[in-house]
Amino acid sequence: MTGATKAPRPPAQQPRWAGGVPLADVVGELATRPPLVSAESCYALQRELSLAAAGGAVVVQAGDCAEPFADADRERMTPKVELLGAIADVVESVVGLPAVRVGRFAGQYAKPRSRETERLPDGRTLPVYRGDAVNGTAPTPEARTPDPTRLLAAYDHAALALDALRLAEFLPVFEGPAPSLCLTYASHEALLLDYEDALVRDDDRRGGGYGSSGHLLWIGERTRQVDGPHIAFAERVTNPVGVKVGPDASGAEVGALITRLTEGRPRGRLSLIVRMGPRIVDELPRLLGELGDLAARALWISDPMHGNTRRNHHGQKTRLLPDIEREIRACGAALRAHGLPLGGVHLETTPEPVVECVETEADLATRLDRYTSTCDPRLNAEQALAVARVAAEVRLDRPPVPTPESHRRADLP
Ligand SMILES: O=C[C@H](O)[C@H](O)COP(=O)(O)O
Ligand SMILES: C=C(OP(=O)(O)O)C(=O)O
Ligand SMILES: [Mn+2]
Repeated sequence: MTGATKAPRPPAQQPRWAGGVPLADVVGELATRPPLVSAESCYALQRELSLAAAGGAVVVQAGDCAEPFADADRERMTPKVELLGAIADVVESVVGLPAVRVGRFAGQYAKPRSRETERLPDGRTLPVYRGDAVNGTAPTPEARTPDPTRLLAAYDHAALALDALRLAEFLPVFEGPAPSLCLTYASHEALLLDYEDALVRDDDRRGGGYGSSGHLLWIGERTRQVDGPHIAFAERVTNPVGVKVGPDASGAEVGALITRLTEGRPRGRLSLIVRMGPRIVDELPRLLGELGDLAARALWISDPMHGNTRRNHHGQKTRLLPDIEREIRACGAALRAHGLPLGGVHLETTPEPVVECVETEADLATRLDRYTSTCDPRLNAEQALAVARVAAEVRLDRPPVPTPESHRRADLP
């Protein structure tokens, strides 16, 4: 039969919720809650991103892979914001342009995963950890069961984290005039659509609705299907949005994303966050060539983390600093060849003195014992500042320095 309507694609990466309280009750409760961030502050970020898209600022987005609920207090949030600020300061001082400061925090509580289950060393198989908004990290069937009441806890913890930052005056005030550059904004992956949809609120300034769970919301590599509900969500809201772009993204797909997400919107509305790994050398020039002039409608940001994850000899997820640096350089070179600047950098970082990412191939033999991430390996402060310096040099179009050591040494704040 011709003309049959295509069934809408079901959302990818959603938990199989269980537990005593029905999801619908939780969603109903979330719908009554006040917005976590104001439309005005999302608009303030949009203006900063418009400046970045026009070449007048550089985006710095950084924070945990999986943010723990337990971090939602002032004591733990302040060092995260300070590290983001230190990364931004490096970029500003090297590039000579303001940095747009966007944290992966105050809501980065949900994780897409490669597998549904995890096999433990003792042979048991459990549902995989999907972020504190879904289940717990403890290796028990109870903790790993996706519990919809965690969505309410996610809201509460995001509110606490935002409050902690607001008290420290890092974020725009909730109401009032749009502030100028050098404030800090909150971002997370808009993965759990029941949560995100329930928090859409009226945008009185621009009409329509905005996602009130964070200032910038991004769609991940595993959920960015052009005809999928995550992209439909991103299209619907007035916030600035991001979309991750992996090495298999086709020009047709990304072109359709750009058109859908930028039509009638201000410059800087869409950040394409490139995370291609070693294949970037071939695939980003290919993609930009396929996109042609359309590419200039997005802000292009390098995420040198997610295409470069590997396991060390002990099975721990890690990343090598030289791989990360190489990806930023390759990203900058491909963009430059297409007449576009590197618009910013997207990193997984922590102010904690961990070692989760390493310097050399030889380090893959070592078991990492200063490792607290519950998902992906993060850069510690020293590593993050060194990577920021590389991104800044790339933005300035500086050639690689000959001795890697000399640019890995960055002063701590
Ligand atoms: O950012 C997160 C991870 O890259 C993503 O959750 C996939 O991780 P996994 O392959 O361990 O599931
Ligand atoms: C899951 C993530 O990234 P990606 O969607 O690019 O794999 C992430 O940013 O933590
Ligand atoms: Mn991650």
